Amino acid sequence: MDDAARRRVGSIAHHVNPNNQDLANEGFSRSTYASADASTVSSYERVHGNVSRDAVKWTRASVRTDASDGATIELREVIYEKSPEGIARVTINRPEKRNAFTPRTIKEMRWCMDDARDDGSVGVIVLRGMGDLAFCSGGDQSARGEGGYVDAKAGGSEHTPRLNVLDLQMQIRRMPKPVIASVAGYAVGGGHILHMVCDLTIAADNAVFGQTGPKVGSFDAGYGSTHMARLIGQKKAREMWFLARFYNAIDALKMGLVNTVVPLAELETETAVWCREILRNSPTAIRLCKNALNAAEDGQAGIQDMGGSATLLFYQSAEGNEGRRAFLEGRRPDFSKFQRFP
Ligand SMILES: CC(C)(COP(=O)(O)OP(=O)(O)OC[C@H]1O[C@@H](n2cnc3c(N)ncnc32)[C@H](O)[C@@H]1OP(=O)(O)O)[C@@H](O)C(=O)NCCC(=O)NCCSC(=O)CCC(=O)c1ccccc1C(=O)O
Repeated sequence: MDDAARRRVGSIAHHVNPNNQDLANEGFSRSTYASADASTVSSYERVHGNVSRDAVKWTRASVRTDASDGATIELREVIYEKSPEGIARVTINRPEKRNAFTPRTIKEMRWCMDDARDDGSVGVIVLRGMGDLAFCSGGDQSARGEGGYVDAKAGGSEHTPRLNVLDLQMQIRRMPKPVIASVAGYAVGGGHILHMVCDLTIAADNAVFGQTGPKVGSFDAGYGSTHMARLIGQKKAREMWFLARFYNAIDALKMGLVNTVVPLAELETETAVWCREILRNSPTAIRLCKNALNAAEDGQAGIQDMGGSATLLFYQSAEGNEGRRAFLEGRRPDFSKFQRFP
């Protein structure tokens, strides 16, 4: 492809980054909408291409308690933001600890995720770490007591050792909207698992991935092992856990751990572009696809989640509402006008 053609494709196929020859040479550039012949523009490109690369307009968001006073909860270890275009962003804000999480961090992330789930204006959620050095370095080892993670600063139940990150994993997994991990620097230990349970991972070229558990006396025998094996295969998953090595971004891309790799300076923009593309698409189609992809791994729990989405759709149908109205009107429902599918 000559330079002119590369520029043409680059304007539409934004995953091609001509500035990063290393990535291009690896053959991992993506050209989502590009025609095979760069000189022609398909109708698909014309209609769906040209996604804005403008900076996202973020506003700090707050989370409220369920209590009737609706008081705002103080976020100490997480930053929560929203954009008018429908993106919510959760940032682990402990850069001095390479964004290691405490029980409090996880609690705050869960509050934000809950809010993002319930906010109908939010269509996609970004998870990231503050700064360029780390997405997340897993559980804060200084908050790990003899029996598990505790929050020494808090009282009451916070003294009970726990692994509440498992609840966050499930929350991301069952989130009816896509969650994108935007990874700069280290995504290791429990931080590596967090990016794996996200639906998509966009990695900066300085990203480093790995499981450290076997070196610090920890492991995740749940999604951290089984979902990993689905992503990268049994042999590689065993390698990651048994040897506890670190892998760079290109290795991670080759392994299928991440969706794309971009220069660090492009990470925020590229993440915004992926969000915008998702936001253009049918939220129901995306939700059901996520349900189905999860259900294939999650057994009955996955079917339960997908079943919930199906029921929600059914509630919006005339047939579903005939049942509701008939009950409220004290009459026998008349389902005769609804087609019986063959
Ligand atoms: C991430 C490093 C490789 C970065 O190295 P480097 O850039 O050289 O920085 P450092 O100087 O090491 O770190 C700077 C500063 O941060 C502190 N720090 C870093 N990570 C942690 C951490 N995880 N806990 C506490 N503190 C941390 C570090 O001490 C420095 O502090 P100073 O005061 O400035 O000295 C490197 O930092 C590193 O290897 N970090 C540790 C990675 C790790 O082992 N993480 C824990 C893995 S186990 C885990 O995450 C438990 C949870 C879990 O895995 C799990 C278990 C069961 C079910 C589910 C899960 C789950 O999903 O999480």
